[in-house]
Amino acid sequence: MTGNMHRCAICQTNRAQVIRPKNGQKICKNCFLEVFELEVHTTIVENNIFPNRGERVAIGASGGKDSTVLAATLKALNERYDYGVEFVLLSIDEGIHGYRDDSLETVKRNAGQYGMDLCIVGYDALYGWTMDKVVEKVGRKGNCTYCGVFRRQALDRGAKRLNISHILTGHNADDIAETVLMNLLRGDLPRLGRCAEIMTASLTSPMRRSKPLKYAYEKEIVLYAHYRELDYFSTECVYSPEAFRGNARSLLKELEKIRPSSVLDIVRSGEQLVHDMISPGKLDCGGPNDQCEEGRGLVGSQTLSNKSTNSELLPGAVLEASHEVAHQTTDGSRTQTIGVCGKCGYMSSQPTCKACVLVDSLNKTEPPVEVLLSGDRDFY
Ligand SMILES: Nc1ncnc2c1ncn2[C@@H]1O[C@H](COP(=O)(O)OP(=O)(O)OP(=O)(O)O)[C@@H](O)[C@H]1O
Repeated sequence: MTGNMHRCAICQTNRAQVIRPKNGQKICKNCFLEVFELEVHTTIVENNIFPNRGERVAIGASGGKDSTVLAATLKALNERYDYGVEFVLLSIDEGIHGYRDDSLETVKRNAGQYGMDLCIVGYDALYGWTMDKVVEKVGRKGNCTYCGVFRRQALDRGAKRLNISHILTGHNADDIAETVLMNLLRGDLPRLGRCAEIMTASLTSPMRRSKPLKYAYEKEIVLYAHYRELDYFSTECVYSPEAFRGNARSLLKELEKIRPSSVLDIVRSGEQLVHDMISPGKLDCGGPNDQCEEGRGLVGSQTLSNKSTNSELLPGAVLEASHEVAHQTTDGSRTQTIGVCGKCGYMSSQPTCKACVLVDSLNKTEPPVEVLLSGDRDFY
């Protein structure tokens, strides 16, 4: 052991306290905090996340570690580098007793701590259903799909109410690597493409969505929150997470143990795969209910094929409605038309939006039937 073995690799002065998973660098607490923030700033600048000064931008705030670190970091960076934007916390109350009600209390405190306005939008008011009631009705299997579809639209609607067209979420490198793996394992390249993107736009949503923590390791986010003594809520959702995501997560954790850089390597692989795939006609969107509009924002014109990759317990109407989206063109490819949902009036590529189809099924007395649909909570 040499004399400076435990010195910080950056300042060469303080004792090293942190080993960075991305490169094995040993650094001190102060340098860690500095470099963590600087890397988020670099992500923001390189991807031009805030192109318009004076804009109001929503932070999807769940009270959890990721979105709390996102809000804290953005507040610091906005002051330090003068992005000239105003952040508003936007929280969705899914109506999960013993989980979201408690985490919303944290978000309320965060609003005061960061001097940001807070808007809370509830599933109950929007859809007439809380997740507690949904789970009572459909059980635990597939409930994440309802929650994902509802949350995505709820965030859009909340932002619209605030006259905001850009939503930031706290998805981190582990979340994205997990999703890349999951989509890779189920052969879903269009979703793989979308999940690896830092910014997405969609034909069925007027919102831009960005993930400024895309390159931040979950471990470092937790450490940042700890060192900064951030006030966040750390309980997992009381309803079981998607089983397949759990498998992808375990696989990622195993890989990370062997090679800590795996997390970012997988994120980069996802990006590279998409980059290589992007040429007109090359990226085939999945079939029934593929959230293809997300992909279209990515690659412009795409074709729709009818393959589907994931099975969830959902109403048949979802499947039927999705078929109406695609119109055959002369070259055999399919195109999408965008209108508004006949029920709620929100933008939709189908006569009835996914959220309304799900609400309709919940309001009916018969239980949902099994159909093919890729249930995803990834894209809110
Ligand atoms: N109820 C909610 N209200 C507002 N935004 C949300 C909500 N749930 C999730 N999000 C947004 O989506 C991101 C990813 O959510 P996910 O469910 O994967 O939670 P997570 O990885 O535990 O993040 P967090 O630690 O912020 O809860 C969050 O960081 C947040 O920006």
